[in-house]
Amino acid sequence: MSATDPDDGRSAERRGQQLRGRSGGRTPGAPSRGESPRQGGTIGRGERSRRGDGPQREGGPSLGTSPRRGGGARPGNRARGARSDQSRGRRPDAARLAAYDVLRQVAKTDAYANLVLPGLLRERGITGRDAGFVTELTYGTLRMRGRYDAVLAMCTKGRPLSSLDPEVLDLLRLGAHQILGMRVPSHAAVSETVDLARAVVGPGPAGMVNAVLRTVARTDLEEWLRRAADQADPDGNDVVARLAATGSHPEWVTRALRQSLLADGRPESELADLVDADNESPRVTLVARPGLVDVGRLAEECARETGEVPAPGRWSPFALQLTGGDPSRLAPVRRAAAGVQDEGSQLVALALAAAPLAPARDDADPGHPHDERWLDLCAGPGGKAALLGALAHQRGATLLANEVAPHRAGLVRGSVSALPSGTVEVKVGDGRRTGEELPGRFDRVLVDAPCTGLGALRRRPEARWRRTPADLAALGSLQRDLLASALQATRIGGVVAYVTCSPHVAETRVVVEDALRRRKDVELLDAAAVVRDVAVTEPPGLGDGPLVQLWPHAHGTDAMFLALLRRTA
Ligand SMILES: C[S@@+](CC[C@H](N)C(=O)[O-])C[C@H]1O[C@@H](n2cnc3c(N)ncnc32)[C@H](O)[C@@H]1O
Repeated sequence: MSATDPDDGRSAERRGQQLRGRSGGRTPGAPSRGESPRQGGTIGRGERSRRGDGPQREGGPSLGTSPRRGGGARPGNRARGARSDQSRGRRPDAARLAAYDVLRQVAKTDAYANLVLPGLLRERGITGRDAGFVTELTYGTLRMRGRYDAVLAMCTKGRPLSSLDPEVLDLLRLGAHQILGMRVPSHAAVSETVDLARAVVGPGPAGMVNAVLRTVARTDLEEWLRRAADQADPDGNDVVARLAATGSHPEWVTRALRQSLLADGRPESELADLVDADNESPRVTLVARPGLVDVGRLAEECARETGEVPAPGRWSPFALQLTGGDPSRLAPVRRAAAGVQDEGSQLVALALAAAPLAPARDDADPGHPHDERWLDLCAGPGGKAALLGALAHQRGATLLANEVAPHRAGLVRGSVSALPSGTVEVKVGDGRRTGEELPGRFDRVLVDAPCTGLGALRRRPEARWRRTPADLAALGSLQRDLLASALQATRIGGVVAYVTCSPHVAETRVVVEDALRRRKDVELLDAAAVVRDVAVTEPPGLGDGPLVQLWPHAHGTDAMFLALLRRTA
């Protein structure tokens, strides 16, 4: 997860409502809390208001394949579509067109929406409430895709969604999110989406979009969710399958999350809350890097910039929670004295810095230990490296920040640029080799391992649909190799923090258990006790340790995992 992820807190998505089982539980379909940046579906300034328009007349081909596949206006070919559209006197809404273009780019190029969207908004001059609307529409549509596909599949007269043109399917999802997930009146949601469809895929498919969305709009969300749950689990005894369908998570992810909750000693009943939390947009959390900017001073800067005083972090003494505004406009963020960083990410870095070491053999006087050397083995883009570097500087330690991808190493350089030179060295290299290159060299080592990111689904709206169980095998061997290398690079008495932003047991406790089985010279420290020590208030439900698993629904953080391993011989 990028520490400067522009996704943070920008969209305000309606909290997903899930069916917990056939007989109910929480009622799905409660009214939106009003987060939609355009409540009531107000049409943005400068756009022709069509709120009074009724839905389009049903027409065009019945659920046939687009006769003009990908026809009409496209990004880079909009003039043609706009011309044909203007001839009818209806132009597609700029905000919806922007959301559609982001969805297509995400689908076609595997791009991340949170990286594509800000540039596109800038390029098209979309700002303010309209930008908020595009953000909500884009992220919400991506996140809730599974739910909307389940609904849409019931509206296509038996035709599988996989047989539709991808452009048409994205249009249907955009329409479904406006109808079921935002406060856009159904008639406006349908007519605006049909206008967009006419411009980007042509009149034939637009007719089909009209017919399907009108069917969606005839039934409320609560009823759709009940039907989706029953479709996923006709016998009514598979709560996970029901939750996956209604809560818009792939089923394998939902099962894995359940397993992770149980492995962490949490009840299965928390699964619905976890799925809900994954469907929320996280608030923007800032870190005031110690020694570089005082947290109170940063709060003043935020208040000056946004007009609102940010809330202090719940767990990290260096955290602030923003209520709005663009963090990149803050002077301390621009000069890298502060950054955007999830509190879970802050906590694990603080825990590594506070973990108890055993004295080093080469300490002539254990009362005056040597200056420590720290290593961040997988540092890009540098959120944790910057916090560790700041702490290292305060303690007379140095940090080697290693990253295999050169461009990500460049991001690390930016993140640590406010630190006095000599504190952090940034290196491009394969962390799997660091152990043999620099054996026994470091006192504290962070392995923030590449992982599936299933603990950060709030931030990457499309991530859940990209990952597959096959990713676990490839990542698992990399994670094992990196942890082995980290242990080799650690001096006797030194500590390794093994961290993932995934709660999947195959990436967390199983990797740690394997390392402990392989090496008899490693002991597990009580990471829960260390986290309690460094946190401002005790995060609830940490359990007896020694492993720590944070959760979005319980702690408001990413689902960050932490194990602390100490070399004994
Ligand atoms: C989870 S991210 C680290 C996030 C970072 N610690 C932060 O807080 O900003 C994992 C990083 O590991 C890097 N990586 C992947 N394979 C690696 C390897 N063999 N050696 C070093 N870094 C690697 C990835 O490029 C990615 O930047």
